[in-house]
Amino acid sequence: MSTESLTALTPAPGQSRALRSITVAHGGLDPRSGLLDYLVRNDAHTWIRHNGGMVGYGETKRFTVTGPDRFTRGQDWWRRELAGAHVVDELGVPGSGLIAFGSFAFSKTSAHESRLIVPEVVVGCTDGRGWLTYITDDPEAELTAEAAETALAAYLLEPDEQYPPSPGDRLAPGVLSEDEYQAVVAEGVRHVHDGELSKLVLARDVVAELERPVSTARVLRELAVRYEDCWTYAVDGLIGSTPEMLIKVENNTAQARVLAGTLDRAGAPAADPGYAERVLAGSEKQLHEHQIAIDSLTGTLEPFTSSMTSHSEPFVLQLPNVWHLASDVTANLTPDGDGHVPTSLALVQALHPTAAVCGTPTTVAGALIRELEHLQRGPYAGPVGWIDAAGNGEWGIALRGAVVETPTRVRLYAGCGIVEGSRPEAELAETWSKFRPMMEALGISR
Ligand SMILES: C=C(O[C@@H]1C=C(C(=O)O)C=C[C@H]1O)C(=O)O
Repeated sequence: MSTESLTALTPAPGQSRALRSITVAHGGLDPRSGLLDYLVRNDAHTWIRHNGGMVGYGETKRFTVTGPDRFTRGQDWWRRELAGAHVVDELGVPGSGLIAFGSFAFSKTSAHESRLIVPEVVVGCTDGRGWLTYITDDPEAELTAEAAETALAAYLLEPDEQYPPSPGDRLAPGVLSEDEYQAVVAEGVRHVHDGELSKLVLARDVVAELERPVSTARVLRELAVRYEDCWTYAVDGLIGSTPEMLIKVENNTAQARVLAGTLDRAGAPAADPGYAERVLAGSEKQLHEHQIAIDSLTGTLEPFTSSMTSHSEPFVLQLPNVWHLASDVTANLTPDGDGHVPTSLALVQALHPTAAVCGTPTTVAGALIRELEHLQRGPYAGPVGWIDAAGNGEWGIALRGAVVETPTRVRLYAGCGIVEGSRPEAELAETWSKFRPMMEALGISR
């Protein structure tokens, strides 16, 4: 079974030159460090989990878009690019062949440009096996293993200097002060209490001001090593390590990891192994918040599926900074009359924004976020990931991350689900626990 035919459209008149690619096996990946050795350039596109995934260099093509139909238009562009493409793929694994890395704005009203970027070179690692893709739109370029290795070598020969944190690096307040954020949360709680909605996610930002240019590659390595159960991402200055999988499509299967319910590990009693289980899984408030998130995801995914499984009870996901209540959902996608299942981007279009990052009902929560938050979320809490020519892909939710605004200014984002009974000071503290992965990777403290 294949994903929805992405090659059904013919190239638009006047369209730029056709994409051509070759994917070959690539030796030399250290089994212990995997792709981490390839994080040497600050502009690398990155998708890493458990040392596997992909690191992309350079840019062969780019598509940018804003507005409510940004996912559909992104997918249409990708379809057109694939229409005239010539692909040699010896691997045939998800992510090999032609691929675009992407990052999408959280909001349909955002001026921030969503983007799909086709890199020139991708080093991949799937189940411990290394591979290499070279993508060009040069009609004359040779599609050989040597050409791919030469293109890769050119990037690796120019690594960026990586600086350790400087003593003068500091964390400055973002758009809202801590007091203002707590006032906003209190306002959100009032709206929930009044019955307008059952859950609202409110976020805030802080700004890392650095003495020397941010060493993105070093930061990503730190994140990938410490947060190996998370998906460490970098697309065009959006960096982070997310624990939440919006949707992953592999052939006819879709998977998601839904989180809601958070407990800070800092200050947790060391000699109490049942603490997280008791506080999170034993809390009506946390279970309620989690159930809202699960219902929203499964309800939206259902029309695309023939069957769906998830555990009846959430599990406690332990990360270095926090514990979360988590649920994994696996679904079999229903093929259309032609035997094609929806692409990963088609499912993103249906699923985003989930209750985990927006609220319930979505439209009420979205309007309140715009009214109360005072923050331009940009790509924060939007989908980040990749799509291949078959429509397979992984789209995480861009959480626990930051935007590199200038070489020395990095904006960090974190938010919390507000429900009836949420306390502003507890939510403020929770944002600090969610900033911690990026703060530690940057080597910056409060
Ligand atoms: C909004 C964020 O996280 C989300 C909110 C959570 C919560 O409120 O418990 C937990 C995980 C995420 O779904 C964030 O990290 O910025």
